[in-house]
Amino acid sequence: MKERNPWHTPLTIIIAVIGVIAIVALVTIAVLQNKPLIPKYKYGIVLDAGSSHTAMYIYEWPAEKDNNTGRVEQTHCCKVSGSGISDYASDPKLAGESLKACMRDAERFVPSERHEETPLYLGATAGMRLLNIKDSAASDRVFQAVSESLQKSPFSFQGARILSGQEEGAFGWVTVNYLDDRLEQGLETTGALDLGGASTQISFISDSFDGSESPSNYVAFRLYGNDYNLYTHSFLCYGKDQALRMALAHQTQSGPGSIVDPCFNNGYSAVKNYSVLYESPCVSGRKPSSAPQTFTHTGKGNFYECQEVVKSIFNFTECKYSQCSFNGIFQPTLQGTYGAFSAYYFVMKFLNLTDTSVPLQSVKEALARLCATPFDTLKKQHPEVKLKFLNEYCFSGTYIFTLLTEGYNFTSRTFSDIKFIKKIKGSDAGWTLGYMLNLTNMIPAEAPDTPLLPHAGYVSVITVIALVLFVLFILSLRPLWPRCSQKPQIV
Ligand SMILES: Nc1ccn([C@@H]2O[C@H](COP(=O)(O)OP(=O)(O)OP(=O)(O)O)[C@@H](O)[C@H]2O)c(=O)n1
Ligand SMILES: [Ca+2]
Repeated sequence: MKERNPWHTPLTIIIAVIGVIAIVALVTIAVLQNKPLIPKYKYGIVLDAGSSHTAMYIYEWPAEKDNNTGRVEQTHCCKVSGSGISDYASDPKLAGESLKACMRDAERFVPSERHEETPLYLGATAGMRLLNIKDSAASDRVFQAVSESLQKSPFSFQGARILSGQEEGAFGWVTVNYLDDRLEQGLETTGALDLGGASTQISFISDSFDGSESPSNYVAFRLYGNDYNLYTHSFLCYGKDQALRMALAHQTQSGPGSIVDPCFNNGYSAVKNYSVLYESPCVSGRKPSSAPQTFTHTGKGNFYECQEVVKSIFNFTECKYSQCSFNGIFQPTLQGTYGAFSAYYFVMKFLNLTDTSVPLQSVKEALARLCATPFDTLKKQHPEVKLKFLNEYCFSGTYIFTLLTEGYNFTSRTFSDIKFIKKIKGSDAGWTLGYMLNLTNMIPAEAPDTPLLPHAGYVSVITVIALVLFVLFILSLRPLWPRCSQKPQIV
């Protein structure tokens, strides 16, 4: 007689089927309930209206994760053609017009269902600060024109304004440390060095600095539950274009008519206009009274002499604090590593010196070689580089070298703590990301609550518990189990 399987009773089969269905349902619900939703992004747009040009950055982040760090990324960048908005003082409408092509670009990159809710900011830096000093009515007209143009875009325009030097420095620091995931994790932070066309910023945390010695250089943050006492300073006129003006202005003092400039390569020659040179507030008041209309600017290419010219635009002696960088500005002791971006990067990239830990001596030697190269040879060596930039690399390199060493007091030991960078994880280093994170409250003061378990761990635990419950349930039904049929006895 065939032995009957004791499990093949209708009751146990029903229990097993219900149990399996229950487990499948439980796990499915757990997975669906907790799995990250299909990526749906939100967007923010920032226009960086710099002194030399305007750039538009589009940022995106997962819609349901507004409050997490390292989540906002730059998805697109558009360089506005033409010059910075401060150069449109005499025809402000053109400043507004100039932004249109990039705004159309933004309409393509941000999905249309998100247009209306996407915040759009314009922040202007040192070019507009200078225009505001020179002619505040003209600066207002430029803002009026760009605002009218941006209001016509489908995005949620949040206004156009000048950032203070302090904001520019602090937001650059936030950007660098946010992208490096240093803020949420409470890691040691990186300082930020930004060199623009019209101003330059230095921002870092120094344990010796609590703001008391120089409150105007102090910015306090509480981010993800950590307190930061940031030192920051912006030197107006010490961006590389205005620094060049100051160096030229210094050299015209010795006698108008012509300048033989050690900061330009031998063979370089150009006729320049005095009134154009002196139109900036950085040099106004220094124009020689007997100056002719134009002067001839020729190069003689000598790094060491150039350094002397560059030094003349700094005041290294005046200091009413315990220690200063230059021009009587307090600076605490340098500390930690630094990310140097914008023109620092462009110039060091040209010199092939963006690798980490380049000894200061090698930078000096590279500059001495660059400045001593005849201009014709330099052009042949770099046919791909725009003349506008190529002309100035000897000056720019010498300026950067002097600013970092004599200005900020980097030594041959601490110089290797500087990394020359353009991007971090695909997003440009600069103040724009920090500015947007701040205005959208994307960085919380306190650390966000984190789930007890990661998603995969959560699903596994639920599954195991469900299985255990099921087995226990089956065991608890033991009394209902059919008795084992006795082996037929052969009598
Ligand atoms: N490939 C490039 C691009 C730009 N520059 C120069 O780098 C300087 C700084 O550029 P940027 O950081 O874009 O300055 P802005 O933001 O325009 O100026 P600011 O921040 O002072 O307002 C300018 O002199 C620009 O001509 C350069 O040498 N090489
Ligand atoms: Ca800038």
